[in-house]
Amino acid sequence: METPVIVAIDGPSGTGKSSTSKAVAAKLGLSYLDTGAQYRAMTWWMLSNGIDVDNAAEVATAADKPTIVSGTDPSAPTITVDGTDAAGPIRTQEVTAAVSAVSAVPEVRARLVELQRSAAAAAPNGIVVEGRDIGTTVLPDATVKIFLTASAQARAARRNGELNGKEAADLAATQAALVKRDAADSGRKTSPLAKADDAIEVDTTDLTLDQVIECIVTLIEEKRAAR
Ligand SMILES: Nc1ncnc2c1ncn2[C@@H]1O[C@H](COP(=O)(O)OP(=O)(O)O)[C@@H](O)[C@H]1O
Ligand SMILES: Nc1ccn([C@H]2C[C@H](O)[C@@H](COP(=O)(O)OP(=O)(O)O)O2)c(=O)n1
Repeated sequence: METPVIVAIDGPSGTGKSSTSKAVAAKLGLSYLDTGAQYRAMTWWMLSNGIDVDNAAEVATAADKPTIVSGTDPSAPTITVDGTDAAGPIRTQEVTAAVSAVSAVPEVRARLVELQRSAAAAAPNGIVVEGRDIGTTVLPDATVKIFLTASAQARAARRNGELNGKEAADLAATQAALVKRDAADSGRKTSPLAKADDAIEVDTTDLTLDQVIECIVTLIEEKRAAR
């Protein structure tokens, strides 16, 4: 049997990590894990249980309480917290605004990194794992490491495009919020958002989603053929 292929995809918000990772995993018959969804799930639990998310000691003490389970089928990824479907509630503005503070707490990261490594080890054919520190910390021996980038303008426009006119699309405000979260995620002490030395950087600003998918599939196939 072929050795499972482990693909690490990191990068800031709106660079296309989730859409690309899901499509690449589906094309190649691999599992898929959205680690950002796990940090969001932890944050949602903290907010729902009255934890002060700006109090790192309080967050650290609570970090082992919620049971977070991710389903890794790329065509239907799921996330539950204590058995409740959390896919909707983890995407609210409230969670987005609090997630960087919660994910900076080392006890939170230790707990979730353990879940992420178990998911990778359990994937029968291999897995695509997306996040901020997958290539640097979670899976440093990944077969292929990709670091996605895109201009702040392109990323903000993509995020506003998701709102379908439901909320007033203030591009400048969206961009400011993205840049602020990038700075928090890149500036924290414990495994910050960073490109691994051996990651391949792909700037998606002027590429379509299909072009990015094609590029990453080719990179994976080249690595597979070479080993
Ligand atoms: N190369 C691309 N060109 C245009 N839009 C894209 C591209 N990649 C992703 N998108 C869109 O941008 C939005 C954010 O993508 P997503 O995969 O959620 O990014 P991330 O996981 O990095 O935050 C989605 O609406 C997605 O469809
Ligand atoms: N491996 C990871 C993944 C996400 N995080 C944190 C930092 C991010 O701002 C949040 C949310 O991640 P998510 O990928 O859902 O964010 P976006 O889809 O880009 O909005 O989680 C992290 O610290 N480490």
